Amino acid sequence: MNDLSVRGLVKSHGSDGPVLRGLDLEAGAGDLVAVLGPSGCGKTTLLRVIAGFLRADAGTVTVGGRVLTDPGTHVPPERRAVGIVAQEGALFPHLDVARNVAFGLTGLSRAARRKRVAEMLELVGLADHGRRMPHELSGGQQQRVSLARALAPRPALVLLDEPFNALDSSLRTGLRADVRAALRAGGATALLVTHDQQEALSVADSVAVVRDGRVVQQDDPRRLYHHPVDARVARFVGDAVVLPGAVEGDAGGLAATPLGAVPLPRDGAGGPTEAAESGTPVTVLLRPEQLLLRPPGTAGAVGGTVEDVHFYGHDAVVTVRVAGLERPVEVRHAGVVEVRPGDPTDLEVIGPALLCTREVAPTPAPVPGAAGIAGTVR
Ligand SMILES: Nc1ncnc2c1ncn2[C@@H]1O[C@H](COP(=O)(O)OP(=O)(O)OP(=O)(O)O)[C@@H](O)[C@H]1O
Repeated sequence: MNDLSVRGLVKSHGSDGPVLRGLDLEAGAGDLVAVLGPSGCGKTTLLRVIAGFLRADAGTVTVGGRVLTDPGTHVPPERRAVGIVAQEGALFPHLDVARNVAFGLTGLSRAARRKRVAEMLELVGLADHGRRMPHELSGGQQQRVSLARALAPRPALVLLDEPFNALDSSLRTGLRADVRAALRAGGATALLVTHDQQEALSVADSVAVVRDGRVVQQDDPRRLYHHPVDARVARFVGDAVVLPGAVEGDAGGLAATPLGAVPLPRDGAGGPTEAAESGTPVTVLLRPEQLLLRPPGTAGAVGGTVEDVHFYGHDAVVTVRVAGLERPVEVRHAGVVEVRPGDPTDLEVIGPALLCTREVAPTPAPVPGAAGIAGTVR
């Protein structure tokens, strides 16, 4: 079983402070785990330590129970059984596709090597491209070949470093799904580094959010989106509506907000509020899709005025001004939008708050040039 376990990893570059500061991460055998974090947070450093190109200052890396890195061990990269797919494929330009894929296949007969190359090219949908040279392939095809090359020697672990970065967005979506399918079929455990939250949420079995050299939350995509551990994670993995509120009632299950009473998360992520006295000021976070437009006068909804409508085809974002909120709130509306700027509308909150914190959030500054999204933090 090729499960990956990273424990307490520390790594500095030169005399600067550590980039990785006690990072823990787990990937079950055969899982695809996305490592998500902003630029410069240490994602590539993590991959390079796991691949063995960098020595850790402290911590352990094990794959399938085999120690690759610990205080007394540094298995060299070529003996780690780790496959790598780099940002731009990094194919050998002077070798054709079949030879690129065959590159790491040592110790096999010629016939066995040819068979494995054919299997891998079939797996990535390029069965008849073996004789092409890398420069004769599109960017997406080059990434497929790179994946085939990484999977060919049956690695225990595949590391993918922002492999879709250089591709345009329509190609990325299709390729992501294909890469995920190929990884599943290949059975390897995989780590995918990305700073694209949609990519992480859509392809991974679990997502590890890296901040300040540590994993601050690792969860399956739905749990991460709906139960982030704190407001920064909430905002990093999606849009959030931020509302001022006050705990309502002594049981602490509701917060009074300008959008009405919002049920609060009870435990774990979101923070228990049972101990908070009625009236305690809090900040409540919701996802924009928890707000629904309702006809004026709807029972249980609050009234507002449409400020702007941004149409995106598959949905529209409607900004609504509500009494008691300094800035309009953003509502993501699927289907036909019938309201126009200036129309009265009601708003209803669906489901419990994503998070409730006792910090009173500063009102976010308006983003220059971004029409009408104030009150919502991206
Ligand atoms: N070889 C190096 N020598 C010195 N500093 C380095 C080296 N490699 C990376 N760093 C620094 O370590 C920090 C983390 O870099 P890293 O490339 O791991 O981040 P990242 O999360 O992968 O970023 P990006 O998403 O932009 O690729 C950065 O501040 C970077 O400048």
